[in-house]
Amino acid sequence: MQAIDARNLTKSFGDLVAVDGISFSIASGEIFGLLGPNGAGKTTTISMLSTMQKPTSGTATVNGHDVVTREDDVRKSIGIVFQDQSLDEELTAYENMDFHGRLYRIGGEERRRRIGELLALVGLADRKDDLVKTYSGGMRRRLEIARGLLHEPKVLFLDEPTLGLDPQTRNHLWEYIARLNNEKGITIILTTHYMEEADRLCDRIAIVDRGTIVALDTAENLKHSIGGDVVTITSPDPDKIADLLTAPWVSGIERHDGSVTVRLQEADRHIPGIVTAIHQSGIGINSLSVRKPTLEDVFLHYTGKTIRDEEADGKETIRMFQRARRR
Ligand SMILES: Nc1ncnc2c1ncn2[C@@H]1O[C@H](COP(=O)(O)OP(=O)(O)OP(=O)(O)O)[C@@H](O)[C@H]1O
Repeated sequence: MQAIDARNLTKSFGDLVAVDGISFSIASGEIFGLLGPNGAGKTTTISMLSTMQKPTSGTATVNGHDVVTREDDVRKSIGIVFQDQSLDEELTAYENMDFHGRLYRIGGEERRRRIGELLALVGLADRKDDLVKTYSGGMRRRLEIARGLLHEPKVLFLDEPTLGLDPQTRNHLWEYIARLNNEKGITIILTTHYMEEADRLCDRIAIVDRGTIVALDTAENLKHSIGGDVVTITSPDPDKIADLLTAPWVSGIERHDGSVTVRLQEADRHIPGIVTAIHQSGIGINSLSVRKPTLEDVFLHYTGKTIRDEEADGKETIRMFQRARRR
């Protein structure tokens, strides 16, 4: 069964089309990533799927329930961890979980059992009686994920689950997310700016830009789709180099400020010829590197832009500032 099926899902805010007729399906048990820069429409997409916002047009079902006409059924079958933290800092982890369990009317014995199991799953069992205000960022995020699973949802939405966490904590959290997908078979749909996160965690990735899905496949296939190796040449005159490389084995060329990126099959075979041709034309080369394509290259290929991790970190700084002002 499909866990999620979206057809021409669209959301406009006045003149701005935040999500522009996107369609995709997610199979039960998949980890599915929406990867894109700030403002691409990722959060709006999962807000519609999780019934927090109504689509302007189009349809979607989650666990077989329509997100507009069967809102309550959708809500009962999903867990949500959105970007803004919603834990009570003055309560312990256990108390936060317990409060949430009562809201969902989960009976006493069962509630205690689930809380124990989930806190163990996210590695917080031994800190369950500590106040949340003593927790690190990574621990809070793990607690939020555990809380989102308390009512045993089939689908879990994670909006930027590792935003602003340091690389080590991020790695740790990926392990927990992968584990709960493995052990509990939960379908996970997450949004991210982080290429590595999408690459490491997701079975399939939808690359989102300006409200549309520009590419959707496994990380492997996406990288393969742009063809061969990536050769980056930095030079005082990258435009001239790009004009020079017209051979049929060049599958793509992108010009950037100060460099040119060339995609080609079997780079090892062609590089000597490329270097000779550039030298014979009297063009200087500052550096030349060869590597396999990354998701960054895929994104650049489909959108003409780069996503940088700093974008995400910059956003987290703004959020922290906003949170501090609210207190
Ligand atoms: N409630 C709203 N009212 C008006 N515009 C909105 C609203 N919510 C989102 N937008 C706009 O819709 C576009 C998509 O926003 P969205 O938050 O979905 O993007 P995103 O890919 O999740 O980016 P981010 O990671 O920054 O949240 C942006 O231009 C944003 O400013």
